[in-house]
Amino acid sequence: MSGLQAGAEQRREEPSARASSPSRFVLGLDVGSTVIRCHVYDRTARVRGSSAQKVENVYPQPGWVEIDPDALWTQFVAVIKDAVKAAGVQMHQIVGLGISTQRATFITWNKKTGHHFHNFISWQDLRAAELVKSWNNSLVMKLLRGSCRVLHFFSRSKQMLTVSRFNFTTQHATLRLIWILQNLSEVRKAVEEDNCCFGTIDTWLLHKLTKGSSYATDYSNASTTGFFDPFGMCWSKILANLLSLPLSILPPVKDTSHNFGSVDEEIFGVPIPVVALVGDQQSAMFGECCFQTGDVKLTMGTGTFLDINTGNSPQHVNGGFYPLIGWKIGQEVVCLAEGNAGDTGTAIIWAQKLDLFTDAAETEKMALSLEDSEGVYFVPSFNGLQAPLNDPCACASFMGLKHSTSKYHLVRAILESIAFRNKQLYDMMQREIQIPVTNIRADGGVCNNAFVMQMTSDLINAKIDRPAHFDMSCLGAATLAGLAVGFWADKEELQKLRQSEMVFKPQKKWQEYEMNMENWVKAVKRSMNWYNKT
Ligand SMILES: Nc1ncnc2c1ncn2[C@@H]1O[C@H](COP(=O)(O)OP(=O)(O)O)[C@@H](O)[C@H]1O
Ligand SMILES: O=P(O)(O)OC[C@H](O)CO
Repeated sequence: MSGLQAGAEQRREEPSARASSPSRFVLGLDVGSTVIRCHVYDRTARVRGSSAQKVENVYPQPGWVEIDPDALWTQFVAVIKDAVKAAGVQMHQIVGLGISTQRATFITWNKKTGHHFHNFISWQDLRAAELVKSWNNSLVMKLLRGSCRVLHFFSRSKQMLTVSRFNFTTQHATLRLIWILQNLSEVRKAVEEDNCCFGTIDTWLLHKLTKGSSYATDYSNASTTGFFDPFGMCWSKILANLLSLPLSILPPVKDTSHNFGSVDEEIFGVPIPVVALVGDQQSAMFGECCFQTGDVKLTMGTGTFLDINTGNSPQHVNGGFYPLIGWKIGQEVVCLAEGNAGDTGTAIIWAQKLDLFTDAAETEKMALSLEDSEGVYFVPSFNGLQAPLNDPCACASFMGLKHSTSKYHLVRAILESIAFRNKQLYDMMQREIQIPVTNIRADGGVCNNAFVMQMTSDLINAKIDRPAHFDMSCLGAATLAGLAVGFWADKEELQKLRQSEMVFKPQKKWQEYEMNMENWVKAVKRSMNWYNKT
């Protein structure tokens, strides 16, 4: 979906493909940070019609990232109608809707009126950076960590070990919500009066789709908020007590593939069942058929997300990779460990806005037209640096600029930085998660870029499979929805439908990049702590 400029894009598949189609379809939605898209899938998991619109983030102050909920709702409804139209089918032929969403982006609304109190506060928003720092260094956190260390010593409980190493981040919804409570008296009052609903995008869309009759989230979304205890599979009482937040403002948590309620008939003319809510990374994992322990997926979209299937129990936190629920379907619970980098596509879009190129697809050729970046390094940190460095105060920067530096060097340095971050995350995963890696599958807009894919494969010295269809979050949501309504029988059937487009194999030894990577790490370190006020 690169180069999506204006409001919308619609795609229609070849008529020959439709001729033999069965007459029922499922919809897979992906509400990303950059793009909101909908695909109409048939029983062979082929896309019959699509629609996409660019998400307009709002930046009220440096470091703040919001989304206007009314604008998002209008776009959400529009992409569904446009995709169904593009597929040349009728709404009554849609048997289920699966919605994958960017995670930990939240909103609060008035329980009685349904009106929101503020815009969505994005997972990329840094307004809670100071709160994060002070909470992480607070005496109460030190005491909590210390007592859990002792409890872990005696009990060997993974949960205690995790709490003993717990740190807040700005990506968690927790301290961004505390910021809202400290700064918006209306929300504080509503919480006191038990009149406040908290919701991530999935919950709020469900609320809108069902005109307020359903209020829920799923395990995958809940586990990414920072409020959830993946060991107890419930909202964390420890955190609620610590932050003095009533658990009553959080929605009930349901299975990922499950009947969440039907869309109010007024919206699409028919009551389509909402049968999957899922976090976008977990959805991509499901769409990639990473069903086995050790399966890994690398999503390069707005940010980079590296996830490994850790089986049916959560991993304890080791500092970088955090435990998540992948999905819960009936008795089956699949857990993941995830590491991420906040700026991937954001760096591409920024460079595009500067007119370094007109279409993201050009960047691959630009990078390949040079031998190297001539000692120019880019630090992708518009939203701070995540693990292993964990510095919300780091700045984005170019280092090593020379008179001879051209826009080609800048673009190559940006792409190289994405591959270097992938290597950093992969190494951290191998250090922290003691599970042998089986398959590695890539997706997300930036995986269109063969330069980044090849360099990543070289750096991690492993094969990376790129699927024929990259919009894995949509596919995952659609297949989870399809399982709930019997459109597909089981995961074995889904595995047979998966199509690989290309496998990138290591072509160079990673040592050939060693010096460059060391210089890049040096540039990263020099960009750290830049915005520190103290
Ligand atoms: N060929 C390409 N090379 C580099 N980046 C690309 C390419 N094609 C798309 N992108 C980037 O992919 C990003 C969008 O990825 P996507 O997975 O759709 O995002 P999200 O799901 O986070 O909204 C955009 O930043 C876009 O510039
Ligand atoms: O918007 P994306 O697709 O990069 O995903 C964002 C993540 O879900 C944030 O946790």
